[in-house]
Amino acid sequence: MIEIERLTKRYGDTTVVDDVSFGVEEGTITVVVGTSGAGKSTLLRMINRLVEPTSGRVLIDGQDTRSIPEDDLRHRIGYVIQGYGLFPHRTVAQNIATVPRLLGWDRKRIADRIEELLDLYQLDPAEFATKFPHELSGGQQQRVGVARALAARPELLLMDEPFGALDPVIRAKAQDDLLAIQRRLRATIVLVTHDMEEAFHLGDRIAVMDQARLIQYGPPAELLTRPAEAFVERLVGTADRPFRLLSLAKVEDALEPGLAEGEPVAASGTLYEALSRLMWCGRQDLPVADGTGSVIGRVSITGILAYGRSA
Ligand SMILES: Nc1ncnc2c1ncn2[C@@H]1O[C@H](COP(=O)(O)OP(=O)(O)OP(=O)(O)O)[C@@H](O)[C@H]1O
Repeated sequence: MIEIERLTKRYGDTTVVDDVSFGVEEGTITVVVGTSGAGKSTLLRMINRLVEPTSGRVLIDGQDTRSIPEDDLRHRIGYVIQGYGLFPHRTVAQNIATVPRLLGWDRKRIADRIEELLDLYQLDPAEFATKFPHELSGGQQQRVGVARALAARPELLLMDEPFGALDPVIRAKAQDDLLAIQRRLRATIVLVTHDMEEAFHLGDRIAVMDQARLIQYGPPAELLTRPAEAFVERLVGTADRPFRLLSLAKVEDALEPGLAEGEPVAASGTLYEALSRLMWCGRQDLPVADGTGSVIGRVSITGILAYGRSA
């Protein structure tokens, strides 16, 4: 569990992060989203102390990061930035081995870990381990950057616009790969983006920042159904891709067993219509009826969002 408590950063008279608090559960992804200059990167860098907070604190499993020596902190918290920051004169394997080496892992353990991570990312170790960064595509460099950050099983992975430099198709694939790997390794991630679609796709929870303040923190469904401010509503409104996806999918695609109260929705209707109905009537779930009018299960807001994410 990572606890961010009243973190504040001031440069002179300007407050760039203002009294921000939230908690990150182990094994989840929290996405920090907001407009340019909102203070997202500064917040992230205060978590690993690349930026020293003016006030407030960060606890990792109850331990104040100020009491952890800086080197240890860098090993316990992985960090991925947009340019991937790979060492150009080191091979893929050497790049991934960076932190395990510093930690004094033996050769076999390092070699096994490199192989495991390259396998996870579907980069054939025989082909890729000895390549240099300039021999890789942007998408491959990005994956190696994440593999390197994950190498020593950090307690937390910080990612600052990790997919910012990728074109849309590769970006979508990189997001899916990250989700799959995160679920598999149960990694805890805090990721910064200005892309609301990315936030909805990846976030178990979303932290919305505007002008140095955290204005909402909650699961994606909550941002949709209970936006804290007009700003969140506008921001959510820009994420039309999930809605387009939902208007292509049928209610029966997200059918769940069990009963629900209210007027049934048709199994053949779209998930977009079902979501609108759910939001309109303020329910978490509704019954689903087939063509003959018999109730065959239920559909829920969380089920629809889960479908939207996996689509
Ligand atoms: N070292 C610094 N000295 C003075 N001001 C700074 C410093 N670092 C950041 N700032 C200011 O703090 C504000 C927040 O910057 P930050 O990079 O955290 O925002 P951001 O939300 O990540 O923006 P972007 O999405 O554009 O990267 C900006 O106005 C920036 O100019």
